[in-house]
Amino acid sequence: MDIIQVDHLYKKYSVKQQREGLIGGIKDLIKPIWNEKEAVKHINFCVKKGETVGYIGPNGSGKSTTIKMLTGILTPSSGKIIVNGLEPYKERKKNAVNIGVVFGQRTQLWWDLAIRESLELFKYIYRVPDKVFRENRDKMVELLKLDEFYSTPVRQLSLGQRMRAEIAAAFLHSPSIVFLDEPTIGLDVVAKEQVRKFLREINKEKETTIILTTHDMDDIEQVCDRLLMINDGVIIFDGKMKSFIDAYGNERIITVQFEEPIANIDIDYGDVLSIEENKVKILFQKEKISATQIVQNMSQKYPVVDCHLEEPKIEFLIRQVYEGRELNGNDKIFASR
Ligand SMILES: Nc1ncnc2c1ncn2[C@@H]1O[C@H](COP(=O)(O)OP(=O)(O)OP(=O)(O)O)[C@@H](O)[C@H]1O
Repeated sequence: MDIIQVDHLYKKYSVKQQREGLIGGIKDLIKPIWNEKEAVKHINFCVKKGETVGYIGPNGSGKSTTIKMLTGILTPSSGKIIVNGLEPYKERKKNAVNIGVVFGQRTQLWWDLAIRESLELFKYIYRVPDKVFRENRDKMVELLKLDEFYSTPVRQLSLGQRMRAEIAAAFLHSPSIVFLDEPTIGLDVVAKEQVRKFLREINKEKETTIILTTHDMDDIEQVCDRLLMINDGVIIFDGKMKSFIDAYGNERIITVQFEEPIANIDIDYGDVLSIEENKVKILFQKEKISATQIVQNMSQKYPVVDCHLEEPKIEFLIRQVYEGRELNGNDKIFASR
């Protein structure tokens, strides 16, 4: 069952042009010039109940705009969204009952209240039945390890503690979908792990649909089964996380270090990613050539002193796709569903 349907979704903003100088400023007041900025350009996708979707893209690509439309904060310029059978921007309050939201940069907790009181208030706002509240609260306290600061006012919490409390608040009313925008930003490794583990567990146990926007690729790799990639307002990849990794599974990166600095190198068996003094980094397909052959080949031209072989990290692969690189003969998974 599709819990989210996005159909030809389009959003443009009107942006006031700023003229230069004092006279320009006065003209802006009297007769402003408006320009249009297309943020999301006719995108389509569906999400099934219980899916964990990583919604990623470079800065300014349209992620937050999409999430704001899905949560009902913004109205699309055209196209349609159905979330849990509702059009979020038309039925914002009803939609809010079914969803949870975490915006990493903003708090939805009350600054002077302890987490205990904030959660009680959420119980009241969302009309969470006593039994459900007790069950959910106890689970959050346990999984997110809230007990050590459960009675502390929010303003006295560290960023990692506050973020765990934000997440507890978002999941408290058993929403069917939770949108998380940069939930691990600024957290240390331990806090990040706690958040990721919690998301995995709650998804498994309650089948909560998770839409996760982040620039941290470890979040995506550890939490999400599906990857939805947007660039310049257009979906450029929609598929299983596994298909994405498999499409690149044959690739390796070798760094070869020479005795002397080299200026340039010409090869036809891979892509030169960088040359830094005496080190060259090459991306190659291991089916076509082995690392040993590359080193042998290079050492015929320049004395080699060291080499290092690695698998490309997902972050690297994603950046390559942003930069317009095609998937290895597997471009069908570029098509949006
Ligand atoms: N309120 C607004 N008025 C005008 N333009 C906007 C507004 N909000 C966003 N934009 C523009 O729309 C485009 C998409 O922005 P959006 O915030 O959706 O990107 P994003 O992918 O979430 O970026 P980031 O990763 O930096 O948060 C950008 O070019 C941005 O400048």
